[in-house]
Amino acid sequence: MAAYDVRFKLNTGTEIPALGLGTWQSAPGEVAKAVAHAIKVGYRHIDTALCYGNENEVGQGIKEAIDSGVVKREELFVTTKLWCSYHARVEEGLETSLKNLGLDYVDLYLMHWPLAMNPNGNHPVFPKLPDGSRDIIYSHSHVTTWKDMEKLVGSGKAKAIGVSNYSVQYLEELLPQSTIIPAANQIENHPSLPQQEIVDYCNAKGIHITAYSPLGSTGSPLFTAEPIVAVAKKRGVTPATVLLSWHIARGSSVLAKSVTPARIEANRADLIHLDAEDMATIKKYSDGLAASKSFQRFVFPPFGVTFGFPDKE
Ligand SMILES: NC(=O)C1=CN([C@@H]2O[C@H](COP(=O)(O)OP(=O)(O)OC[C@H]3O[C@@H](n4cnc5c(N)ncnc54)[C@H](OP(=O)(O)O)[C@@H]3O)[C@@H](O)[C@H]2O)C=CC1
Ligand SMILES: O=C[C@H](O)[C@@H](O)[C@@H](O)[C@H](O)C(=O)O
Repeated sequence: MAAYDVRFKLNTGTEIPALGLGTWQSAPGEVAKAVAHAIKVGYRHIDTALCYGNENEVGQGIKEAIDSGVVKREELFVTTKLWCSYHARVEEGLETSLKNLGLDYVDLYLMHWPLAMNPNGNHPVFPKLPDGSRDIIYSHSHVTTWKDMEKLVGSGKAKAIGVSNYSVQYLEELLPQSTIIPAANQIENHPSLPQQEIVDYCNAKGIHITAYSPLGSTGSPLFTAEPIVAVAKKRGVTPATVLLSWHIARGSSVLAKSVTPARIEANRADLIHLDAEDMATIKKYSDGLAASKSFQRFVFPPFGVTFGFPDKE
């Protein structure tokens, strides 16, 4: 099977396509085109979030692809996320996203970060206190939010629910109190931040891992890491291909953001099956970073909370 055709089974029984199109920071005027193009060239998995402010355009791209006959809705896997200022009004969060997207349901609805922000603050998405810090409601537990998310599943409007940015510590708080085990945990993941402890924990619990910022996010800084370049040379592919293919070899799905048609195409078409030797080369690199405590985390918003991430303790 071609690497771009790989799918992974979720604990709901549904399959998630290994490669998804990321849309964070995809600019207005660009993202609808990127989504439509991605679907046209074979992507079946699209990732967005309420806080990206682009669900509307993502929905337009999906509609364009469906209207042109390229794909049927049921062939797509669409993920969106509950934003922090909606933790105390989960159903409203989902309804808002569905309306923005122009969809009747999403395939996966994730709690974006395990932290509630003030729904009545000075901004609907990024409320802040007078001192400039984020307006967080510490008394609202992520477990309460999850219990409200569990209620969504029966509605059919979220086919599966999951979490994002969860550490082992937070999952250990959540799982004993859950009725539904999260279908997925979407986390930052790449050879410079392998998060092996959370990947192993989720694998053991039947929670699928989806990797975000696989290229190191904006400007793709991971392309120059020497072992990635070495594997790329050996396999005759680009560093981007190695970084994306690494997740598929680990059993994780991976989100690659691009608004550039040629990159959208290559990120899918060039995917390969990395072999044991390739994986060992990359593991050696990750192990070296672990030993020198020099993991690189590119996405760490200023919540003022470590989320139990070992590299931030
Ligand atoms: N749950 C969460 O908290 C988070 C979720 N995410 C999700 O994961 C997705 C991916 O992560 P993201 O942080 O966006 O970053 P990525 O690691 O996907 O990197 C995106 C950057 O790489 C560039 N790029 C893409 N493909 C190539 C290529 N083949 N060659 C050279 N450059 C390339 C893009 O440029 P260009 O677009 O100009 O082509 C963009 O600058 C997000 O878009 C979002 O959907 C991301 C962060 C946090
Ligand atoms: O999904 C991507 C990221 O998590 C992003 O949503 C956050 O970093 C957000 O911009 C924030 O500032 O909290």
